[in-house]
Parts: sequence; structure tokens; C-alpha cells
Amino acid sequence: MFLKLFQRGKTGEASDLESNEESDDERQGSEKRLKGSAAFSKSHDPGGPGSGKGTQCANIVKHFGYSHFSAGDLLRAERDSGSENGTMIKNMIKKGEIVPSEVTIKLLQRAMEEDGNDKFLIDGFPRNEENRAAFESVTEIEPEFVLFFDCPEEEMEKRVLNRNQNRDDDNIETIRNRFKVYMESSLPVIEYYNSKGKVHKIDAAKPIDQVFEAVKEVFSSHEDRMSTRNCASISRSPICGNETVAA
Ligand SMILES: Nc1ncnc2c1ncn2[C@@H]1O[C@H](COP(=O)(O)OP(=O)(O)OP(=O)(O)O)[C@@H](O)[C@H]1O
Ligand SMILES: Nc1ccn([C@H]2C[C@H](O)[C@@H](COP(=O)(O)O)O2)c(=O)n1
Repeated sequence: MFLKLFQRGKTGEASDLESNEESDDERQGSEKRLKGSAAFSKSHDPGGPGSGKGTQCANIVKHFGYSHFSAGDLLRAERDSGSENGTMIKNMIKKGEIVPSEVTIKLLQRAMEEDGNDKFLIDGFPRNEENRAAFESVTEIEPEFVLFFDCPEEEMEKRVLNRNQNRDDDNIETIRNRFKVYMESSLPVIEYYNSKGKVHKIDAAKPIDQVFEAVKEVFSSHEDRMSTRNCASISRSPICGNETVAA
């Protein structure tokens, strides 16, 4: 999938999830980050499943030309491929538990490497602190920003139960456990990114087109910033707007 723009993330204090704009100065650093993306979209307490991440990622792909990497989709494909991890992945998904990071990260890395696009979204990852720390350590990549899909649990439950995609985790027992896992393990990751000023909260309870309007605003503003930054990088780097740009 991705990759890499060099830049520093904001290291300010956590405030609340609604005020996280970086200043230009804070973005002029040297730490490696993703180029232009990352939808680790998540939802409100005790949100997550069914908040509409996949639906909005499809819109972002079409509208902004990003590549979309869904950790859940990659795991389901690996489960169905007959690989040696297939049974373990099947059991974890069925229970609503989180698959060990090394498995998921390998799948993401492979998908990223096979894809030539330098603008990408990661959907449904990281799901816990282990996912986040391992990914950043292995890839030396941080997301540029994070979408937090805020949606009441009853709405997400209704959406998942009506999803009709024949998923074996779209049942009430697994969904309830996924909400629990989200609260215990995934929400702290959102809080971590929020403390770095990277989180944009989206009201995901609204109709799909209205949610996309809000998503579009976030992406449009980042696209503008990225193009300014990439132009600024031309004089310093022979590679601009592609894989690696040294700021
Ligand atoms: N804003 C919305 N309003 C109503 N229904 C929606 C909305 N967004 C998505 N849906 C529907 O809800 C269901 C779940 O959406 P989607 O698969 O995008 O969620 P998700 O967050 O990716 O879920 P998961 O994490 O379980 O994969 C789908 O049937 C989708 O069509
Ligand atoms: N980082 C991840 C992402 C997903 N999984 C597993 C566990 C989830 O319940 C399932 C479905 O994911 P979704 O389609 O909702 O993103 O896949 C995981 O273990 N680790």
C-alpha cells in the first residue's frame, strides 16, 4: 500500500476528539508518516462494527483516488485461502477477537507492496495497542490522520444484522463481543492518535451521503495540504508525490 512521506506528527496534549488541527509548523518535521491518508475509522462508545467504514472507504476511493486496504477483508481472504493460519483466523473472527498482529501486518504489507498507489486508506486497523505498535515498528509508518466514525451502538447493531453479506460474525453474540473488544482494546488506540492531534470525528449515524459530505471535507483539506507540501518538496527531493519525499 502506501507509503512514505517524511513528516512529524503533532505531539500536543489530548483534548477532545473534535479539535485536532495541526499547525503548518507542526507538520514540518522529519518523522516518517503515511502519505496522505489513513482511515482507521472507528466509532463511538462502544462502537465499531457497522459504523460504515467500508461504505465510506469505497466512496473515498472513487472520489479521491485512494487505495483501500481493509484488515478484515484481508483476513477473510486469508482464512478462505486454505493457508496454515486459516483455522486460527476463522476462530478469532467467529468469536469477535483480534487476530495476532504479525499475521495481519504481513497481509497489509503484502497488499501495500503489490499496490502502486501512494495514497491509501487502512480500514479497521489498528484494532489494539499491539496492532498499532507492531505496525509502526515494522513499517516505520504512522497515519497522517485518523477518521473516528461516531455512531450509537443500537444503530451499528441494526446495520450489521441487516448487512446480508453472509459474514459469520454478523450475529448478535459475536457483535456484542466485538463491541466489548472495541471498548477495551480499540478505543484506547483512538485516544492515542487523538493525543497526537490526528483524529477527525465524523457523525456516522447520519445517512450515507451526509456522512460522505463530512468525510469529503476532511479529505479535501488534507489533499490541499499535501499538494502544498509536495510542491514545497520538489526543490529538496527528486521524488515528489510518490513513494518517499524527504522534507
Ligand atoms: N450511514 C449509513 N446509514 C445507514 N446504513 C449504512 C450507513 N453506512 C453504512 N450502512 C450500511 O450498514 C452496513 C454496514 O456498513 P459497513 O459494512 O460499511 O460497516 P463497517 O464499519 O465497515 O463494518 P465492519 O467493521 O463490521 O466491517 C452495510 O449494510 C451498509 O450498507
Ligand atoms: N486489525 C484487525 C481487523 C480485523 N480483525 C478481525 C476481527 C474482526 O472482528 C474481523 C472483522 O473485521 P472488520 O471487517 O469489521 O474490519 O476481523 C482483526 O483481528 N484485526
